[in-house]
Amino acid sequence: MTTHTTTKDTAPGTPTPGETVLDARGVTMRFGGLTAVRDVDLTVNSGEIVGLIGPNGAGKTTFFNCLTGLYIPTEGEVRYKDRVLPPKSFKVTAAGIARTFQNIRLFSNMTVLENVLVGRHTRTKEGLWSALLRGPGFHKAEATSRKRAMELLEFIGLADKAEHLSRNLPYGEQRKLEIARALASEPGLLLLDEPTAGMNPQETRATEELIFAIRDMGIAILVIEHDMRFIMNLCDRVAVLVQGQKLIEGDATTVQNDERVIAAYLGEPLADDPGAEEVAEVEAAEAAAEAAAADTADADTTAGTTATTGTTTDPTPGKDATPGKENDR
Ligand SMILES: Nc1ncnc2c1ncn2[C@@H]1O[C@H](COP(=O)(O)OP(=O)(O)OP(=O)(O)O)[C@@H](O)[C@H]1O
Repeated sequence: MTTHTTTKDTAPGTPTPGETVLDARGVTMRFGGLTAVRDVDLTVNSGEIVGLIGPNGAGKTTFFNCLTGLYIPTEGEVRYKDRVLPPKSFKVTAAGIARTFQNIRLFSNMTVLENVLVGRHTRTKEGLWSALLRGPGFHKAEATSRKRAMELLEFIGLADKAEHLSRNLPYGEQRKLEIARALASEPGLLLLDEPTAGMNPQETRATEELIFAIRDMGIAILVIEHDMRFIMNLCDRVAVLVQGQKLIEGDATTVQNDERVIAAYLGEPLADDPGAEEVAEVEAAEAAAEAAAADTADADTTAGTTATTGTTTDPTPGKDATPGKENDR
């Protein structure tokens, strides 16, 4: 594999970060009564790797689907390099956005090379008649496509398996092949939906290197991932979705230290969550009840102890008496 870059620093020759490649504004997606994505703004600039994280069901994949034309957002606008994207996935791919999916979607009975060639169809100008008649134009285009596809397989380290059926590849290599197929459409922006799902640590590390190398080719990247270590090491910027809304966006340190993000991952309600007031009331009532019970217990203990008070042990077997220990997670 020709992927040597392992840092966040951009390689020489990479476009200067700054040019906005993706500009999503006010994207909202409703499914009947459920608002899966609510008024989300997000930009990705050239030379950047941006992460999109959030708990299960936060709306990450739905947002991706809005960016790639699989869903037509209920509200909002998505621009790629200043052009409003048409709401059709093949047109979005032709415009310059490629993606991979959470679940592998390869053509399992096709070879590795054929899978990459499928990804090139948006870049070949040869039409149906040319393909059927197999004229000189077709042969030339086919040769160019095969050459490019082999270069991509070389890049991801699968050139020696070009003629293997894709279903016979190990899981980690199938994921790489998906990325090669996405790259075959020559995108300016690559969207990766959980690229390391199900991978072992070595495969995850190799994927990290591969993504840095893709960034160094001049392709901006937006990546969804649950593996926090991977995402924090990889990304220049991270946006956090919670209940369909963007909670915060910033560099890895800012996001990791934000208490709202920690709370969201631990399943605690947001401050402006509609049910927050009710939950706060219940918690206050529980705390008051616990305090009252503790007072009663203290009174009982005081009544029943001698001059050695203060060394009494908790009568519950195995219970740790260290204050606050019970609430540690
Ligand atoms: N086509 C659909 N029709 C109805 N509801 C949907 C549809 N797609 C997604 N949803 C709902 O939208 C919400 C967001 O789902 P989504 O898959 O986007 O979340 P996610 O952040 O990608 O989750 P995960 O990390 O588990 O993949 C969920 O409540 C989901 O059930």
